[in-house]
Parts: sequence; structure tokens; C-alpha cells
Amino acid sequence: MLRHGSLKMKRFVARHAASAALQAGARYASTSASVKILEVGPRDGLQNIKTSVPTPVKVELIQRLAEAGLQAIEATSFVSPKWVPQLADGAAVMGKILPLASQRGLRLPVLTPNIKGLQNAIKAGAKEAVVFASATEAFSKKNQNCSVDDALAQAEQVAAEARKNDIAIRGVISCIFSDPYSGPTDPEQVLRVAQRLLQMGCYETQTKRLLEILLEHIPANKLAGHFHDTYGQAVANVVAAYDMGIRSFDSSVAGLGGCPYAKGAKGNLATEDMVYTFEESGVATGVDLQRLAAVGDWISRQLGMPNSSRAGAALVAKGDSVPSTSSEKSEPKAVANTRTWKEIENAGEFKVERAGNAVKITLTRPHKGNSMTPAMLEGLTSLFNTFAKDKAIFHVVLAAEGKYFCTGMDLSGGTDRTSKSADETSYYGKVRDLFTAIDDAPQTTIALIDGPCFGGGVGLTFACDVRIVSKKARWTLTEIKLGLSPAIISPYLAREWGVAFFREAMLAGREVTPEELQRIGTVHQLIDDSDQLGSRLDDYLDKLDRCAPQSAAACKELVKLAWKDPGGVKQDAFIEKTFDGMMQPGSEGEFGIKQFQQKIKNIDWGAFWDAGKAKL
Ligand SMILES: CC(C)(COP(=O)([O-])OP(=O)([O-])OC[C@H]1O[C@@H](n2cnc3c(N)ncnc32)[C@H](O)[C@@H]1OP(=O)([O-])[O-])[C@@H](O)C(=O)NCCC(=O)NCCSC(=O)C[C@@](C)(O)CC(=O)[O-]
Repeated sequence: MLRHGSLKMKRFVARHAASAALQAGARYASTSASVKILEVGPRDGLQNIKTSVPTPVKVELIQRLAEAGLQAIEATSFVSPKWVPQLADGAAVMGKILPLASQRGLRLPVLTPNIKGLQNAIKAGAKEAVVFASATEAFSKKNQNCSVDDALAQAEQVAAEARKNDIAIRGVISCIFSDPYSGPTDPEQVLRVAQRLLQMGCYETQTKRLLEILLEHIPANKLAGHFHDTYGQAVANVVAAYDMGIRSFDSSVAGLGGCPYAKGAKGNLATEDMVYTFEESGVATGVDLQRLAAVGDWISRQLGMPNSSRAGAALVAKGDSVPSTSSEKSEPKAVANTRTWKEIENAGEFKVERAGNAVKITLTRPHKGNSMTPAMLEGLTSLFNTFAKDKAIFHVVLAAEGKYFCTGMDLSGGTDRTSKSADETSYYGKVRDLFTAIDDAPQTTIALIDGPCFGGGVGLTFACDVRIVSKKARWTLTEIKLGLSPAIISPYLAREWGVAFFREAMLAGREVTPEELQRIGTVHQLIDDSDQLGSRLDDYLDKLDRCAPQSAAACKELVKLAWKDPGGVKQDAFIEKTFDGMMQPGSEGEFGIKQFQQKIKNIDWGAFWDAGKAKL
């Protein structure tokens, strides 16, 4: 299909060179390009990502896209943060990016669904705005909570205000082919809405399909193509639209955003794929494809998501992409700390950060060796219990600041450690509950250890599933030297170290090295350089992102029962229940097997769960 399209386009360019040249002289076309590309990743793409992306990453994305040659980039949206919290920093993004825009003559359209949005956009320095309406009543009601006519009236108000302020306006029509609620769309409706938007002064309207009908009434230079890749037809649609005279297309770097919710669906057409198709067919885009591929790779890593551009991923894999910033040039293998961790809570004795589907808890009581106070125990237990209910959290990392990872139970004078009762109010109850909460976590838990651990601190790292450690890590069960026993933590250590190793280390109260534990397979990565811990963690999390979270929870329970109840009734029952559940409609298993059959590797489990498709 693609090859056919490409050949067809080559012929088209030869026959219609005059039309392409005319297009190049249109309002915003780059001088070197025969087609106009509107990059929608920073707005449409990031809007559809659950986790909010830090402002500096958004700004850097726009900068990198501009460096790759994109002249028109949909920068953000000015919508109520209640609707679209991901883009609540629209003004901040514009503030940072405007100087670059004026230097390079960039177009930065922003979405402004109402007058307030437009006013905020103008205040933020926007020179181009986007309004939208649905071609169908049902979608209009659902999406904008009003009829099509009301939506058009609102768009008209925005357009009039925009004209007064010399702001260019672009009109977007949704559901032009079909509506998820009411079925196929009447083409006359699409035409009516398109004409209304153009009458309002929109310099361009965005459509997909129905071009024949539209072109009978609307000149091609007033239309743009925005195609989704749900059925892998987006590039073919671009080719067909190009053949019909359309010269303006929307796309999103790395295929960000669009419609990730339908099973197996791709989102927006990836800019890299479209640029590849055009350039291979001799149609100039003005975009440096190699540089663009590097941007797609970079943003995918930033977001911890797979790169949905086939051409982009192929160029990166072949090593044909070029670094997209001068700083990256000096470190071509710069994969270190690719995730952006954003602080979401700071409780004083610990803080919590989040990056995609992972959270990281860091103990922040280094002046006291991160020893566990009652407040810290309670706070951590509550966190793990809250995370256990959150299906959007797949991995939990436990890290620590300072010289010691954790020196165990708080031995200071201020803590009452006597166990008058076994409930959660006693110190015993608090320690026990934390270890139970970590052990019961459905997420994959990872201890990131860069210093010595003592007593209960040893237990903390071995209640987790995985350990990534530096050469500074050490474990000492000091209890015996203090006249104590590692009572609460003993089940975890016996399980993870093996009984004989645990017994000797505990009875001797001796220091255990990472090399010893790596030999017995309970330290999973040992890293020479502490500075590399962060990047090794990120790499590991990237791999875990390819693992289904519900499946991970079941795997953990299977291991636990194989330890606690080998050959027993509970183990048998859970094995049967797990096998049965993983084959049911709506399960991760059903989805994963279908993806396999469609030759789709590297399943994006984040998108699967975001979609709320699975009801396990
Ligand atoms: C870690 C070294 C070697 C550092 O040796 P250092 O010379 O004290 O090091 P430092 O100068 O870096 O100082 C660290 C600060 O942290 C404090 N600190 C350090 N650890 C604790 C603690 N646990 N509780 C309260 N405070 C602690 C320590 O007292 C000092 O405070 P400062 O003197 O500056 O005011 C030394 O302080 C030490 O030996 N600490 C005790 C470690 C230990 O034995 N932990 C086991 C606790 S028992 C336990 O966890 C029981 C449990 C939970 O396993 C029971 C069960 O499972 O049922």
C-alpha cells in the first residue's frame, strides 16, 4: 500500500508541480517545503498522557522539533485546567518558547475553545488559535456539552475576538466520518460545519476523508488532513489526500497521543512516518528526518513510552538518527536518567516522586541514618496501602538519601518500643504493618541501595522484590549484638537469603557484602559506580514497563504461596484461579495474546490500563 502510494505520489508531483509551487507560497509554508506539516505532539500528544509532563520537558520538546525543521507546532492549549490538567502550564510554556518562535519564525497555534481561553492565549503571546466543533450532535453533546450550532456560535465568538486582535484562526472538525455514539456522519453536515468555520475567517479547516464532497465546495488549500493510525492506514490516507491536492497535514512526533484507547490502536500519525513517506517520494518537507527521529526517541524515553513511529524507531535502531541538541552530541549514548521524576509528596522523613507508572519513595532522614520513627513507619505503610489500590502504579522504588540506606528501628530515647498491644498503635504493630504492606504490594518493588543497612533496614531491602545496589551497599543484622532478634523481618530474610545463609549471618551479626548476595542470586544488579544507579534504575524500569502489571501481581502471589504453602490447598486454588482469570475476556492475557497474533511486540501496558478496558 505504502509503496504503491509513494509511486503514485512521485507521478503526481511530476504532473502537478505548479500546484505544489502555489502551495509553497501560501501563508505559512516554509520556503523549502512542498507540504505544510503541523506538529501536534506537544498539544494533542501530551494532552492524552495521564501523567503530567514537566514544563521544561514540553519546552525542550518544542525546541527540539524546531531544530529538526518543523515550522508549525501546536504548542499547548488554553482550556480549563479542570478539563485538561496536563496542559495547565500553557502560559508558562508559551513564555519560554516565544523568543525562539520569533527568532525562527515559528508558528505556534494553541487550542482555545472559548473566549476566556483565547484571552489567556493572547495574554500569553499566542498569534494563532484553534477552535473546534463536531460534525455530529451526539459527539458535540458528549464532548462540548452543547449542540453543534451552539458550538459553532461559541467558535464564532472566539473567531470574531481573534480577528479583532489579529490572531489567525484554524478550525477543527471532529467526527467527520463517523461518531462513536451515533454512527456514520452525514457528509452534508461536515460540509456545513466546514463552511461555517471558513466564513468565520478560519484560514484552514482540518478534515479526514470525505474529500471528494468537500473539494466540490471548498478549495484544497483551505483543507488539512489529520489522520489517525488506528488501522495502519494513516500514511495511505495522507498519500490519497495529497493526490487530491491537499498540501497541509497534521502529525505527532513518535505518534504521541491521538486515540490510544481502542485495543491495539495507534494514536496520531507519527510525523517521522509521514516525513519519511514524503521525502522518499521526492516531496520536500523541510524537515531533517534523522534529527526528527532522535526527537521521537528522546521524548519516548522521557515519557517512558514506546516510540510509535516505525520509521523513527528503525532509524534510531540503525543508528541513522542524529542527536537533536548540541549537548547530546557530546554524549551520543546519553541514556542516563532518562525518566523525569516529579515530586508528588514530601512528608519530611521521606518524599515521593513519580515518573510514568513508577513511583519512588526516598527516605530523607539521613542525619539519623534513616532510622525508622513511628511517624515514618505509619507514613510508609499508608503509602504502600494507597498504592496497592492504584492500578496506574506498576512499580514502586525504595531509595534513601545519605550515607546509610536505613539503620533499622529507631533506637533513640524518644521512641516507645514496648509492645503493650499488637495493634497498629504499638511500635511492634507499626513495624509489622509496614513489612506486611511492602510484602503484599501488587506492584513490583525495587530497592535501590547505595549504602549500609542495619537491622530493620536490612529487612526493608529484602521485603522488596528486586535489589539494584552499588558497591557501597552492606547488610548487617546487628540485633544479636544489642540483645535483640530480627523477629519481624526474619520471614523475609529466610525467604530471600535461604535458611542456612540467614542463620549464620544473623547469629554472627556480621556484615554481608553485595558480592556474597549477588552470588546467591538475591542482589540483582551490582553497580561499580554509585552515580550510575539512577540510570540503571531507569533502564530497569523501561524493561518492567513491558511487563503486564496484573500479571506481575499474580506472579508475586504465586511465589509467595510456593514459599508459604507448597503443595497446599491455598497454592492449588490460587494456581487454578490465576490460569482461569488470565484467559478471560477483558484480561491482560486476552489482550497480550491478541497483540502477539497481530505481531505487536512491546505492549504498552500503561495505555491498556489507562483505557480502563480490563475489568479483572
Ligand atoms: C549506623 C551506625 C554504625 C553509624 O555510626 P555513627 O558513628 O553513629 O554514624 P554517624 O556519625 O553518621 O551518625 C548517625 C546518626 O544517626 C543516629 N542513628 C543511627 N542509627 C540509629 C538508629 N537505629 N536509631 C536512632 N538513631 C540512629 C546516630 O545515633 C547518629 O546520631 P547523632 O549521634 O548524630 O545524634 C551506628 O549509629 C549504629 O550502629 N546504629 C544502630 C544500627 C542498628 O543496630 N540497627 C538495628 C536496630 S534494631 C532493629 O532494627 C530491630 C528489628 C526491626 O529488626 C526487629 C525486628 O525485626 O523484629
